[in-house]
Amino acid sequence: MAATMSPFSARRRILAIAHHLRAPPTGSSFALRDTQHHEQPATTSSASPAPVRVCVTGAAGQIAYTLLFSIASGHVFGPNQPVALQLLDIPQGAEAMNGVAMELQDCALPLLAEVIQTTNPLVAFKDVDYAILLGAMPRREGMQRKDLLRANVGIFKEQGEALDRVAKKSVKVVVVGNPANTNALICAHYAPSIPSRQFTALTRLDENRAKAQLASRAGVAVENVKNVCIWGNHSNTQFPDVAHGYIVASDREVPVADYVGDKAYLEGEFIKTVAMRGAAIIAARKLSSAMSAAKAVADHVRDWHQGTPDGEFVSMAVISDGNMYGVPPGLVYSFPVVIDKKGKYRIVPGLDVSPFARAKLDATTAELQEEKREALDHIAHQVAAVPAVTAKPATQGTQAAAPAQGSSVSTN
Ligand SMILES: NC(=O)C1=CN([C@@H]2O[C@H](COP(=O)(O)OP(=O)(O)OC[C@H]3O[C@@H](n4cnc5c(N)ncnc54)[C@H](O)[C@@H]3O)[C@@H](O)[C@H]2O)C=CC1
Ligand SMILES: O=C([O-])CC(=O)C(=O)O
Repeated sequence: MAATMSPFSARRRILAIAHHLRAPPTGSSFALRDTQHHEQPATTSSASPAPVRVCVTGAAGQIAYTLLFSIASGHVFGPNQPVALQLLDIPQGAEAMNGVAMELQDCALPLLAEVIQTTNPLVAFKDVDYAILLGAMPRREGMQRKDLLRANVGIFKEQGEALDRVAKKSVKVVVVGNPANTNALICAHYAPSIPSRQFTALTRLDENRAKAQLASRAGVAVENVKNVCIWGNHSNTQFPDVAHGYIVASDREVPVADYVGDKAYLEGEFIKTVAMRGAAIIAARKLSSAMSAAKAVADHVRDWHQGTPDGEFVSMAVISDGNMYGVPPGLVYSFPVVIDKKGKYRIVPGLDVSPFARAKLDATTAELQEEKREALDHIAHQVAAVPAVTAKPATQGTQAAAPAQGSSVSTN
């Protein structure tokens, strides 16, 4: 497909080629900072680490619009870590994606080393350290997230296959496109050479919503609400759990239940409000949540990269294999996790599960098992209809042909 380059990006490309920079064989790219070349810009210290390579799919969409700035400005990987962004969208989104890339360039962010934009997953996922999979159809008013399964699951099969072929084997994957847990499971299934524990789904937005509701109810700052977690599916059956949570007040840690002092609220309205918040946003905005979703993705990836604060846990949907909470293996299920400074997570062990919590954990398990069955069944019946990944993987060191200035370039 053809993407029009702006005169500015065309000029950058020509400069890049003049400096013998490596360019991807397909896709449009510009180097904002010459990370491949010996000369360093005046603002760069020679001790600067290599850029972390981050693919964001659905790059022309609403979540990406906020998220990309957050990543490129250092909020996720830290103030000294350069970032190379590899943007993917479908051909219909290519022009808008180009506009987003132009805006990223115009932000003049010192940590943004390079931006590649492409409609080919094999280019987008090449050598990435992180893959943030936003690209999917969002739900509209009146839909459940699982209503998107048939529309979206093929995307995650295709992208799992592409990740398997070209991403680093250490890649960390975050699936956001709904139904996120089951899409992450399918993605992992089709990427057998990458450990399944490296595939996660986003439930941090639900955790952030839960903490914000409690902070508002208790009249405290949101950062003083700790260790509230989400179990299970990113859906109405999720279980926002306060049993292990506490509120920091006057240097004391008070259990959430004691501080709030309203069991009926915590077991009723609170859970319902958090679980239904996505639908409430859609009803009000006529679009699904985007700013808060982007913030949650940034929180998820930051903690996975940099570790969780001592004594605190966060919610991540991860492969359930080997968990100690009676959740069957083979699901992507949200658990409380702690993450060390090297980015290794583990499910928090030894938390009490009350009979009330047990029923909630089991209900959300049943829904995930049903989604898994439906997804695999759908793929089995639709294999012929799902576009296969056929292009050859990008080869390092291959140079793109120099486009004529101001002309169109074939991206793939
Ligand atoms: N897990 C969570 O907490 C949340 C999940 N979501 C989900 O995130 C997804 C994205 O949401 P938005 O950015 O608001 O949607 P959007 O519709 O604004 O953007 C989606 C983008 O993905 C692109 N796209 C579609 N198929 C693609 C493919 N195969 N490869 C690459 N790109 C593709 C579209 O062209 C579009 O640019 C939706 O599925 C939504 O339901 C949204 C909020 C929270
Ligand atoms: O509700 C939706 O469809 C988008 C989403 O996942 C959320 O806001 O939690």
